Amino acid sequence: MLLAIDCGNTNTVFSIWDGREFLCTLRTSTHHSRTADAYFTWYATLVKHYGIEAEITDVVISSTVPRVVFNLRVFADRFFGCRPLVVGKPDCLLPFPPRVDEGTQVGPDRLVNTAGAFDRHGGDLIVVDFGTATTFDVVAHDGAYVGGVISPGVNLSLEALHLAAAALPHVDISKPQKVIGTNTVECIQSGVFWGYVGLVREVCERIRGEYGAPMKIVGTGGLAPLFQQSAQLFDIFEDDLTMHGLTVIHRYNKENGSQ
Ligand SMILES: Nc1ncnc2c1ncn2[C@@H]1O[C@H](COP(=O)(O)OP(=O)(O)OP(=O)(O)O)[C@@H](O)[C@H]1O
Ligand SMILES: CC(C)(CO)[C@@H](O)C(=O)NCCC(=O)O
Ligand SMILES: [K+]
Repeated sequence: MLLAIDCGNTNTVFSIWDGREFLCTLRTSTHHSRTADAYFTWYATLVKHYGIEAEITDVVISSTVPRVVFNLRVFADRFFGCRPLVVGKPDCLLPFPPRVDEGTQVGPDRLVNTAGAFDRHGGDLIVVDFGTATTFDVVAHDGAYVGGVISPGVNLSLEALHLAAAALPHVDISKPQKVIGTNTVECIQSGVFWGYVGLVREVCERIRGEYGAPMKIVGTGGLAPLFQQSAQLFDIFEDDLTMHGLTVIHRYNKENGSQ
């Protein structure tokens, strides 16, 4: 079985793929100081709790934080006796290499989202991922990542207001009932919620204009449902796009000889 690991700047997610479905999804915060033994203690406890019997034979990793990869490699080697496939490393083949400026390192999560979205929906897509950053990935007709947009994430914007302005509290995102807030919390929620609705609409409209062919918008990430239920920003919503993309890239490498 395959253990797929998606390491973002905020959270790290492990999912076990049995070839047909994900058996479980485990989430922890991302810390480069977490050791291989600490990962295993956490992982083994949860797998036991859910009653899952999984013989892990393969590990695939996407990490936007380079420093955590070392301990995850040790984890894979020590506990599953395998050498993980790490997206973005030269020995990890991609179904469609990105077409970007020379020397540009595309975030592995964006390459993985591209592969997952193309596998499910074909090309000519905008993938919007609401993570630490809100990213827009343009997936060309042939499935290649050909560029995109990076904006500060929703929670990052809320946190930035709190950190920079003495009188502004930390606020959790939610859909405000109205636009004109009558207290500080409502004012912040309105600014960030409706601001992001506008940001996503404007960016997608401009990408479509520049791209010059019809495109579908795929939304993913923890906050995508909140925006989708109240603003219909996407044509398609996917709750496991990054995990699916990891299985696609893993399968591609198995079939094409790198693993
Ligand atoms: N209604 C909500 N309000 C606040 N946070 C939410 C809500 N729904 C989901 N979340 C948060 O979304 C996060 C999951 O998002 P996701 O995994 O896409 O990105 P992330 O983990 O924040 O970022 P990254 O992948 O860059 O580390 C979780 O931390 C979860 O707490
Ligand atoms: C933009 C983030 C932080 C989103 O997770 C990640 O994809 C990343 O670190 N990217 C590197 C730069 C790029 O993708 O162009
Ligand atoms: K993510």
